[in-house]
Amino acid sequence: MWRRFAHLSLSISRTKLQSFEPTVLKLINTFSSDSGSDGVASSRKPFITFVLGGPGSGKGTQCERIASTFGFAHLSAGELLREEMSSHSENGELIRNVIKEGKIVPSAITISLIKKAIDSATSDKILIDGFPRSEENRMAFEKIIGVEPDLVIFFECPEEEMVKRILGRNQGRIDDNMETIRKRLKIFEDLNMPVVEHYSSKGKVHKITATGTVDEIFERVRQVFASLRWQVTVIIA
Ligand SMILES: Nc1ncnc2c1ncn2[C@@H]1O[C@H](COP(=O)(O)OP(=O)(O)OP(=O)(O)O)[C@@H](O)[C@H]1O
Ligand SMILES: O=c1ccn([C@@H]2O[C@H](COP(=O)(O)O)[C@@H](O)[C@H]2O)c(=O)[nH]1
Ligand SMILES: [Mg+2]
Repeated sequence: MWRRFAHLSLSISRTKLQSFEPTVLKLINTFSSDSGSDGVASSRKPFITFVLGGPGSGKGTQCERIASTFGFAHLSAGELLREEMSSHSENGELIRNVIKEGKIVPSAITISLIKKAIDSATSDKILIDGFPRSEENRMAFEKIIGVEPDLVIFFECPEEEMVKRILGRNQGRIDDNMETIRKRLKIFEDLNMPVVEHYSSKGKVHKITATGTVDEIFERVRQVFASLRWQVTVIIA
């Protein structure tokens, strides 16, 4: 599918391209620059979306809806780390301590788990939920994986709502307690937000108001992804 898309996107005139919205233009450029000399994409290149937001803002909940509606593979960095922690691997104890403290696991560990998950994903459309958590994470990802995200979704939610949701989650997470939540909120402001600001300055961020019901929020999210899909369909036709 990606090969065909790249080929057809190149056959569209510049004048027509200018009528597409900026995100779609970036999507087209992403695939165009991945083309071989015959204008056909030479390798598999996933469409990567980073899903960011504070703790409890609803990233995981909305990612499940995006994945089932739009055929994305959902990779939660936190979930990959929790699995690694439970597998009693050599990094298990380190990960447990970092999560308990609400801090950030070293980039090399998280990126290696994300890379494995991307390589074994069954879709070329990937949602990376809850990563990068810092500018250092972001730069390490871009260097090691060699790509930037095509799209960034940022869930904006008031602190009191995030706290209420986490305390009501009841999934036995070692970081779902008031002491760790306070630390996670501070890390979010100090280290996660600069990543959102970085990608905002590059025009990649879609900010979603993350209050209201799950359905109401998904309707806002759906519009972002539906507009991408609609444009792609037009290009292929
Ligand atoms: N719109 C909503 N209204 C009320 N509760 C919600 C809403 N969205 C999600 N929740 C609930 O809030 C809790 C946190 O949601 P979720 O796990 O999706 O957040 P998250 O951003 O992935 O959090 P974390 O960063 O801690 O992993 C869950 O129990 C979820 O069911
Ligand atoms: O890229 C990441 C993602 C997560 N962590 C650590 O895990 C917890 C929980 O993550 P959730 O996304 O909220 O499930 C987070 O507070 C960090 O301690 C990480 O280090 N790096
Ligand atoms: Mg989550």
